[in-house]
Amino acid sequence: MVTLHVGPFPSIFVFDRSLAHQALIQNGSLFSDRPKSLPANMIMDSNQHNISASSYGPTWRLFRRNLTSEILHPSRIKSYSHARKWIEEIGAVHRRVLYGFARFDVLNFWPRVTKILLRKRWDQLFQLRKELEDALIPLIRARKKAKDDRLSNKGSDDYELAYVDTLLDLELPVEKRKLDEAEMVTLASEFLNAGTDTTSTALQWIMANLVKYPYIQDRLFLEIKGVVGDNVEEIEEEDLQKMPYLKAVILEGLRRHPPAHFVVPHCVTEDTVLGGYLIPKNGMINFMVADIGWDPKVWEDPRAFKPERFIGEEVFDITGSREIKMMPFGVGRRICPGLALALLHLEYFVANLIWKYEWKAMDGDEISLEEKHEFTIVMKTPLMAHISPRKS
Ligand code: HEM
Repeated sequence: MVTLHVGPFPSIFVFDRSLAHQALIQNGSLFSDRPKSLPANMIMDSNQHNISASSYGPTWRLFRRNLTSEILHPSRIKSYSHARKWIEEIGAVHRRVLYGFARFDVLNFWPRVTKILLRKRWDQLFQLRKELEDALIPLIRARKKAKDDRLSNKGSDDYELAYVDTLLDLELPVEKRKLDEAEMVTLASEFLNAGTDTTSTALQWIMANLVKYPYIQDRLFLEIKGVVGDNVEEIEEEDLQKMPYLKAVILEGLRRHPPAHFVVPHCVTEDTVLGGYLIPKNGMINFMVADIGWDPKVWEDPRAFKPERFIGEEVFDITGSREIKMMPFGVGRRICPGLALALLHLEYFVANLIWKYEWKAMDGDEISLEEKHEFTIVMKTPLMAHISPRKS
C-alpha cells in the first residue's frame, strides 16, 4: 500500500489483491463512495453536479438492465450508420474531453486555489463543457419531444428505447426530483466516455497480440470455423457462447493490457483501518488494476500473452467476488456497469474481424507493446496491419 499526500486528502494506492478484496467486497460499503471534491473529474461538470451513473440505486439498476439488453447491442450498431455525421460530431467533442482529462485533473486539487492560479485552464474547462452541452442538449430535447409526441399519440409507433429515455424518466430518490439538462449531459457523456474508449482500446490491444502471435490467430480462426462451418457471412451472438478459446483470448487481453491501470477514484465514508493503516474519512483510495493482474504469485509468466491459461477453468470469475485475480472492470459495488456489454462487444468484434480477414504485421514491422497514457492506457505505436479477406 502506498500513501500520497496531494491536495486536501491523502490518496492511498492498494496493490495487494487480498487487501483489495477486503476493501471492495468485505467492507464494500465503506470503500465505494466517489470523492466529492473532483469538479473536473465529474466529466467536466462546470456546475459541480456531483452525480454519476451509479450514485443512485435506481439509476444504477436501470442503467445496468438497459445496458446488458437493449442499448448499444451489436445488432443496433449496424443500424446507426445513417447517423454518421451526428456520431462524428459527438465523437470529436468527446475526444477533446478525453484528451483534456489529464490536463484538467490538476484543477481537482484545491479548486479554490487553482481557480486563481490556473484561471486560464478553468476557462478552457468551462469552454469544453459548453461545447459538450451544445452537442448533446439538442439531442436530449429532440428525444424529449419525441417522447411527448408519442404520449400524445402524435409520434410514430417505430420506437426504440434509448439511454436518454431512461434519464428523462428517472426520479432521484433522495431529492425527489427529475434530472435537469446539465445532469443529463453529464450522465450521457459519462456513458459515452466510459463505454467507448475503454472497449476500443482493449480491442486494439487484443488485435495487436493476434497479429504479433499468428499461431493464436490461427487457433482462434479454427475454433470459429469449427462452430459455424464454412458458409456463414457473419458470426452471431449465439455462436459466441460456443467459443471458449475466443473468451480466453479476450480475458487474456484484459489481464495483460487492462485499458484502465487504476479504477475511478473511490473514497472512504468513515475513518477505517486497512492493512494496518488508518484511512481517514473522505480519504481517496485507488487500486493498482494492472499490477494486480500481473502478480507472479497468481499468474505464471505474467507478462506473456497466453490465452490457454483461461482454458479448462470453470467459468472465470471476472467480478472478483470470491477472490481477486485480476480486476479490469473494478470489483464490488462500483464495478463497471457496462461489463457484460463490453465483453459481448469484444467477443463479437474480435470474432468477426478474424473470421472475415487475415491479419498480418506490415513487412519488417515489429508489433511494439509499449504503452502510452491517454484517457486509457493505449498502444504507444498504434496498430498497423495488412488485412486480407479470407477465402473460407
Ligand atoms: C473493456 C471495456 C471496459 C473496461 C475495461 C471498463 C472498466 C471500468 C472501470 C475499471 C471502472 C471503474 C470501476 C471503479 O471505480 O471501481 C468503470 C466504470 C464505469 N464504466 Fe466501464 N469499462 C468498460 C466498458 C464500459 C462500457 C461498455 C460502459 C457503458 C456503455 C461502461 C460504463 C461505465 C460507467 C458508467 C462507469 C462508472 C460507474 C460509477 O461511477 O460507479 N464501461 N469501467
